[in-house]
Amino acid sequence: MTASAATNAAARPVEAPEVLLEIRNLEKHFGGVHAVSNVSMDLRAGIVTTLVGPNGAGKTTLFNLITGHLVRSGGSLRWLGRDIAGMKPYRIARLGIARTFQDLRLFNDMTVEENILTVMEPGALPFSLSGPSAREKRAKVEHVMERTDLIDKAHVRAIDLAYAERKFLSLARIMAADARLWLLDEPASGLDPNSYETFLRLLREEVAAGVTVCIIEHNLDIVVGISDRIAFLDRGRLLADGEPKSVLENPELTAIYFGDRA
Ligand SMILES: Nc1ncnc2c1ncn2[C@@H]1O[C@H](COP(=O)(O)OP(=O)(O)OP(=O)(O)O)[C@@H](O)[C@H]1O
Repeated sequence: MTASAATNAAARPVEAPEVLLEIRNLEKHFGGVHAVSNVSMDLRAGIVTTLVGPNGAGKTTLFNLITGHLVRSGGSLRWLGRDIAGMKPYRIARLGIARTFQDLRLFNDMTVEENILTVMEPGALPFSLSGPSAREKRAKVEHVMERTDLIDKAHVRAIDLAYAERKFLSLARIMAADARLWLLDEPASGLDPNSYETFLRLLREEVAAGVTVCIIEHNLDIVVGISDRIAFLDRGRLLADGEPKSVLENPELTAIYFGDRA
């Protein structure tokens, strides 16, 4: 590189990553309760955003609006520039937005392998590793089981797994879905330290490979460990959206978080 090219490169402003999901003036009312109130924010490629806020702040409702499990009362949701408000959850999932639930929602009587296959061939019964694309499917299921340390449990039913293994199975399912945006509801809660380290490593590798993540999390130690950015919600309103340090060190927000508001 010439000296002038180097100077030009240094002078060029750093471009913000691409906006995957654009949320504007989003509203959800349940009768008189404004569960989500005039929320506007962007989820950008490769960024880990954590939704933080006290109980009832609207975090789960926001996830449900993004995934189409709830219909908005107002505002807009655009995925890669396309309006997705009002779309059915399965269509939104096919566009590349996948989600885990706090209660995991696994198929308890299916094996690990079968649970992963269900996201790869939605609606197809029985779930099987046969058929024309069998080799590819098998390779992908095995890859995902290896990444989540579940390869030795391939034929174990979900209900017979330990708690941390069930959490990793919910991640394995999201990985197999090839989604670009992962919405994770308390993915690390209840994990022992070793499992937590495995989870963090997996998350960082996936983000480095291009996945974008939005997490609901209550444990502030976990929030600090995983967030690039924090969105702080309270009573449906977005009170802050920025660098973890600036949000977590804001005394007004911490007072709200710890139920100590004036
Ligand atoms: N289906 C519903 N019907 C009526 N009210 C609801 C419904 N879902 C949520 N709410 C209300 O909306 C508000 C936001 O709830 P939400 O579950 O989104 O909060 P949250 O931040 O996820 O809370 P938590 O951290 O306790 O899970 C609360 O007042 C809640 O009672």
